[in-house]
Amino acid sequence: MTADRTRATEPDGGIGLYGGDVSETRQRELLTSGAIPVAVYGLGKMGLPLSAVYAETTGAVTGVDVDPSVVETIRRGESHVVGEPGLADLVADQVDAGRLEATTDGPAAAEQARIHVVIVPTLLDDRNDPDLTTVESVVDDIGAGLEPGDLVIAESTLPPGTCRDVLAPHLAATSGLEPGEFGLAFCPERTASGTALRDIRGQYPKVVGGVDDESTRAACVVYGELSDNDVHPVSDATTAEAVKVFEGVYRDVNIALANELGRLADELGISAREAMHTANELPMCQLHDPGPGVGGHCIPFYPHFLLSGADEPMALTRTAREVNESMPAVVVGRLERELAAAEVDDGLEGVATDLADASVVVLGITYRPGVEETRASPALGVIDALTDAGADVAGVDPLVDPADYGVRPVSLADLSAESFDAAVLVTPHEEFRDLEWDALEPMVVADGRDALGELTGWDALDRHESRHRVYTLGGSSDGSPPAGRRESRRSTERMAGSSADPLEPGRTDGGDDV
Ligand SMILES: NC(=O)C1=CN([C@@H]2O[C@H](COP(=O)(O)OP(=O)(O)OC[C@H]3O[C@@H](n4cnc5c(N)ncnc54)[C@H](O)[C@@H]3O)[C@@H](O)[C@H]2O)C=CC1
Ligand SMILES: CC(=O)N[C@@H]1[C@@H](OP(=O)(O)OP(=O)(O)OC[C@H]2O[C@@H](n3ccc(=O)[nH]c3=O)[C@H](O)[C@@H]2O)O[C@H](C(=O)O)[C@@H](O)[C@@H]1O
Repeated sequence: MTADRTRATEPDGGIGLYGGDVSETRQRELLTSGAIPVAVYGLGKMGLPLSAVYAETTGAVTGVDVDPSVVETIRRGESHVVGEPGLADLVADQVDAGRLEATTDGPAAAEQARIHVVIVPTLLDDRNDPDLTTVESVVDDIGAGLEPGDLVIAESTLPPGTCRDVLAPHLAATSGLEPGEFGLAFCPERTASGTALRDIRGQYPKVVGGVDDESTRAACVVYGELSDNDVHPVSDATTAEAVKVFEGVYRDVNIALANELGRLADELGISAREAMHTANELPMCQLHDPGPGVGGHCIPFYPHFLLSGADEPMALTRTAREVNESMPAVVVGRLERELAAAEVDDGLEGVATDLADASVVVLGITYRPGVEETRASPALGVIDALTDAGADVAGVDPLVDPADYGVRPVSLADLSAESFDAAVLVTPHEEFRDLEWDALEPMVVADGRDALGELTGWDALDRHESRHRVYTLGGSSDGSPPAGRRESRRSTERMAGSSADPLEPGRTDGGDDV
């Protein structure tokens, strides 16, 4: 870190942190006293919490969003982001105190600000190449208002090399400034929906990487005030961009490994989840959780930030993507097999034996419980596979309207009024705890997340003795293999009249799978 460099004067109209001749100590004082206006571009699930913490720290934040309804909501001191503890109150306080305001006018905000923070979506185009048009449009707005000494901070996840090769030239071209007159750093969002304020305030070290050393230093000043955790400067912006993308690729590859091992549960007749959780007792083993797929616009997208441009072969990363993208169809394939077996094995009379004749309800459309985001949600793949198989598909989700995703919406309350042949539990929203499973007509339940036990309080025996035929992808963490109903040890012992202890969680009853 550069030692305190004595800087004699403070230019009028607020200072820029980049370069100049104000001491770092004084820069911190000015930053936290509202003397350095900040603009945050993108007020979504990440941008709104981020702008609120910036406001809490600096007292002078203008949030920019292209969605007028988002801006109007924030101007009222309200939050449009659900499921973020503390966010609604923080937004209300900061807006009420005049420390946070919102606008749709990006160029005007850029004129005023001396720190510009970019947190708009970085998506993929239809060829799975990174789509940076949104980021570039914001950077052009910023460039038009950029002044010498300004600092631009990119928090949107970017393909490595983007700050150096795309954003810096854009900023120079639109501002007329030379490199070295303004700062640009990549400071990735290590933030997950549901814990955004905690994460932004310092759950993890904050990575900072500038296009030059002065950019890195200036960004360290900012995050030294914003975060309670360490600030970790890395060699340059490209290294920081790679840190973020590597984190995401690590997750995607490891989720794919968990899915591949989870699929073995059926033929091995075990709970692969139990085996993986047990393997994770070793510190060097961190197997993830199998599931019906990988959603959100982060983990499924980030591998493509490398795959689309790397000259090096990246077979493992590519294959992992293919494994995860195959999971919705795997779940539907397992459901098809369970339907065929339901009547013979479990006497579930009246249940369709073929998907083409089945009515199926998809539980959970968003990609994660409590998060209003459906991009790349596994539920979309499940819906497609069910529809392609000819099933009549309904959907339940407390945060989004299933009709927007091509399925008939059903409310939780109305579920028991219908008779479904099957249910696929994709995303276990908290609201599903209220689901009265015993009030539903007997059906096949495909539990993609091993969530039924948590949602219902059922143990392995309750689940296997329920009126439904339950299939748990990858088996259950309580040790039950994936499929069907088995003679439970407890019921066998009941018949034998013994009073042996009920099956301890996590141990199988050794019964024969059907
Ligand atoms: N969602 C997550 O868990 C995380 C996301 N990120 C990064 O943050 C980015 C944003 O994520 P979210 O906040 O979840 O996205 P989001 O979709 O919830 O919000 C994006 C916001 O940006 C606004 N927007 C779009 N174009 C704009 C423009 N030209 N100018 C100003 N605002 C514009 C949209 O109206 C929307 O309100 C992601 O693409 C990713 O790169 C990083 C860490 C976590
Ligand atoms: C490295 C990492 O875990 N990054 C986090 C991640 O948040 P995000 O909610 O997008 O991802 P997630 O919670 O891992 O879930 C992604 C998807 O993967 C699924 N999933 C997740 C973990 C697992 O073991 N098995 C599995 O199937 C989830 O159900 C979900 O559909 O991506 C965020 C991001 O980078 O945008 C990041 O800030 C978060 O800290």
